[in-house]
Amino acid sequence: MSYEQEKQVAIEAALTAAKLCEQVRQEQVTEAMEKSDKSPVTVADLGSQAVICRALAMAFPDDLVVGEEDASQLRQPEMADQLNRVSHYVKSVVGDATPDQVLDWIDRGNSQIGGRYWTLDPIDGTKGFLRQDQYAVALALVELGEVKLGVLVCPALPVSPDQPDGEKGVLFVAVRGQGATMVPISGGEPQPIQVTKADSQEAMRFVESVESGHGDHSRQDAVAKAVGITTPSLRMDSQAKYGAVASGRASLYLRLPSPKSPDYREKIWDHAAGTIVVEEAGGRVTDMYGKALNFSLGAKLSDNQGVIVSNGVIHDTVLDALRETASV
Ligand SMILES: Nc1ncnc2c1ncn2[C@@H]1O[C@H](COP(=O)(O)OS(=O)(=O)O)[C@@H](OP(=O)(O)O)[C@H]1O
Ligand SMILES: [Mg+2]
Ligand SMILES: [Mg+2]
Ligand SMILES: [Mg+2]
Repeated sequence: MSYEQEKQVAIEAALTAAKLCEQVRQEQVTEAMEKSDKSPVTVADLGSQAVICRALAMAFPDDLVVGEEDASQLRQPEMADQLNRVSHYVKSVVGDATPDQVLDWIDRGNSQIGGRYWTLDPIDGTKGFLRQDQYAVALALVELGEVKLGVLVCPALPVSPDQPDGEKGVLFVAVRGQGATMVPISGGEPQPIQVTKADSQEAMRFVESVESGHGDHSRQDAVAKAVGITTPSLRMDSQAKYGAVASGRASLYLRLPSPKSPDYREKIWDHAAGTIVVEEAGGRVTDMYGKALNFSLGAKLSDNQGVIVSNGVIHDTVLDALRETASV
């Protein structure tokens, strides 16, 4: 299957959602609500999920969508102001939309997984978004447990790694068997991307999360050293880290369970789109024990712990180092 229609719909929806996110960021950056797990959610997360679920519902009305957010908090009467704000931003990018429609679109993203399903992180890296740092809109299509299509919009990622203060905004797209591409959000011809070769300068760089609670930075440092990486890590929020490995800006992304939450299981929407972008760019993605990520069990990667993303060449060396590096 070529997935051409799925690809076009997903790209258009994710770019529209990213436009909404950037509008919110420019106008009211510090506003965040708290979810029941104490993590932040903003009107942009909710608006982005509404916009993407709306587009998927129009193009693929029977498809399941497993998204991060839900509208239960927003349905409370005391949240009317927030709902109006979300609706305002949704309207600004898709035209007419009532608050009730917005609520329903958001909740279209609350399916259970199935044989064919989409998984959506409307803003991956919400903390990064709030910090004016990296974030991504991440959308993937999964069939029979295999990720078939991934779209990652990274509005704050420099188009050229050599010009960190230059133009920002990169779109990564991958379709199974068709390779991965990158293009500036502003437009242009998508360019095929490839992971680094083992002997390049970038091969000596690794990426990891910003938040200390989302990884084990001291063990990650030790593993990186053990595989010969001496340069300090590049800390980056969101699945932009997958984009960095896929486009050769780094050769390794380490995400080991944080000592603060050793039993944490990763969510499918935090990894599906990034995984296919890296694999189609020639890289490899496994958990910390070398097992493939299993996207067929539910919203959580309940069979996996930690995530290791590499250019492929160094992957087995990293897994060996992990076996030999005790938690410190
Ligand atoms: N304990 C723990 N361990 C690992 N991961 C966790 C944990 N808690 C939360 N999350 C998820 O981390 C997502 C953001 O990850 P990042 O790598 O972007 O983190 S960071 O902001 O760079 O630190 C974040 O995604 P968003 O909520 O979409 O931002 C969470 O789903
Ligand atoms: Mg979140
Ligand atoms: Mg996320
Ligand atoms: Mg999110």
